[in-house]
Amino acid sequence: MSNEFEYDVLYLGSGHGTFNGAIPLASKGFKIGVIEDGLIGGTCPNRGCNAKILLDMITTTQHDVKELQGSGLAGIPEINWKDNVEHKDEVIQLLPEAIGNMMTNAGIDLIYGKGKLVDDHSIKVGNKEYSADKIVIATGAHYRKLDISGNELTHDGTDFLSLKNQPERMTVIGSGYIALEFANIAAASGTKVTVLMHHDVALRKFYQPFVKVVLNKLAELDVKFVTNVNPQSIEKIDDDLIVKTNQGDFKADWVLNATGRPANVEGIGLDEVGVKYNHQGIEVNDHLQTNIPSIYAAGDVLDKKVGKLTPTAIFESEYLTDLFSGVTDKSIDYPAVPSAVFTTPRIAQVGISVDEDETNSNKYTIKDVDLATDWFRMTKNENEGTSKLIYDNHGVLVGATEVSDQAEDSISTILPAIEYQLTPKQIKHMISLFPTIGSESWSKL
Ligand SMILES: Cc1cc2nc3c(=O)[nH]c(=O)nc-3n(C[C@H](O)[C@H](O)[C@H](O)COP(=O)(O)OP(=O)(O)OC[C@H]3O[C@@H](n4cnc5c(N)ncnc54)[C@H](O)[C@@H]3O)c2cc1C
Ligand SMILES: NC(=O)c1ccc[n+]([C@@H]2O[C@H](COP(=O)([O-])OP(=O)(O)OC[C@H]3O[C@@H](n4cnc5c(N)ncnc54)[C@H](O)[C@@H]3O)[C@@H](O)[C@H]2O)c1
Repeated sequence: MSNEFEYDVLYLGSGHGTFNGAIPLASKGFKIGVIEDGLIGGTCPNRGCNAKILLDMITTTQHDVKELQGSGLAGIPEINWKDNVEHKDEVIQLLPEAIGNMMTNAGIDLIYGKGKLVDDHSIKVGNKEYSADKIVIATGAHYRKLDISGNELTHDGTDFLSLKNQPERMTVIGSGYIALEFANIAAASGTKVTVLMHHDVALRKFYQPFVKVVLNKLAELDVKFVTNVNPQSIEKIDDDLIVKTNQGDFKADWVLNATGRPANVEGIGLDEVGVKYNHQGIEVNDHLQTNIPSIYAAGDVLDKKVGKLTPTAIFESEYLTDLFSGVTDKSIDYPAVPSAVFTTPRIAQVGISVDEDETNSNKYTIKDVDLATDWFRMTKNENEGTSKLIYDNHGVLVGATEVSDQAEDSISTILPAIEYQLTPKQIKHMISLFPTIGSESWSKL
């Protein structure tokens, strides 16, 4: 389409922020190049969501079997760490090639190597420069390094997901998504886990009484939580890794640093070309356009208010496809973005939070739902769980949060009611599949 440039659109990075939009754009006849210096598909398939949920599936299956002891099942299966990791590898190792094939079949050129912006329309990879009418930066994020001596003795989430030998004792630094999800997998597998919390709050963005439920369940798996910890250094003495902190020393044979994932803004030529960014990521307008008109950004590398999650990266990538192909010229309009913490039990939430309700108490009404009495959950002996449904003054559902073993599916089911502001009459005018968790969740609205 462009005669002036080699490509219509060049993407830097090949994760969900790229391929979900690049493939349909190429199918429309746009000439696309995708530059990648790691595994095709980026974080989510290879070392994020997909990899994590595979390991988690074994722990949740074991949990379900435990709950059903004496109700038709006898004997608790043991988790074999090595087999679990190998099974995960078998499933996910197919993904880079599969995603790469989807791109090349759509006519996309895959360019392997580390790319760096040269000017408003070009990226250099090795000695070669590629030019494009538009550039999309979708370089994702990386694990934060701790600025303390001995940091090199710690491991990150990617290491955890590929760890072949189960640690006997693991210290986790941080108490966000990755810290708690991985603490859950390790503790369910029999590792003694200590979580060092920076403050006295875990999973800050989630409803704290529900977070307490999760922490208590983790404590039942013998996970120890230590609050207000400042790691000061890490030392190796014989077989012990010792995290020295303001609260004393913590010994383990493996240390997971799960202290966040800053955006990949360094070393990609942003300063040289003058693209604005800050410590949260690349700054864009409501069309995902940077201050340089030909350069856009999508995914985790963005400074954005919505969660840095796979579905938001996909949404942004697909929005850019519509923008570039003239389907829309409107601003990006995010729907309600759900998020879940994949511990046992899960916490999931979407829309207006309970905290927002508490600061605007005359605006919303909260309905508490005790899920322990929900008959469908009794099929799995799930005897704990609560959800909070938040309604506005017109009786329209505007938010929900749930802690339960099936919270992610429950919240997923009710998304349309929130996004499309369904009235109670419209909600009633819906027939769900029965018996399913979806029908149970819908019936509570
Ligand atoms: C352990 C873990 C678990 C997660 N679990 C979930 C979950 O359950 N649900 C969820 O919604 N989200 C989850 N996430 C977040 C999700 O993975 C990300 O939001 C998503 O992958 C972001 O996609 P992206 O395309 O923006 O970035 P990435 O997928 O990170 O892609 C960026 C790509 O750019 C490449 N790159 C970077 N710099 C260059 C360069 N200079 N030249 C060439 N290539 C470059 C990188 O190699 C990478 O492949 C998880 C993340 C992690 C780490
Ligand atoms: N289920 C999911 O959707 C899911 C799962 C994993 C990751 N993710 C994505 O990946 C991102 C990164 O996850 P994460 O768990 O690394 O980040 P996070 O922001 O959720 O948690 C970071 C944790 O590190 C702590 N911390 C920060 N600096 C510290 C320091 N110097 N010392 C000790 N502790 C410190 C914070 O207090 C917090 O508890 C998430 O924000 C999310 O976007 C999503």
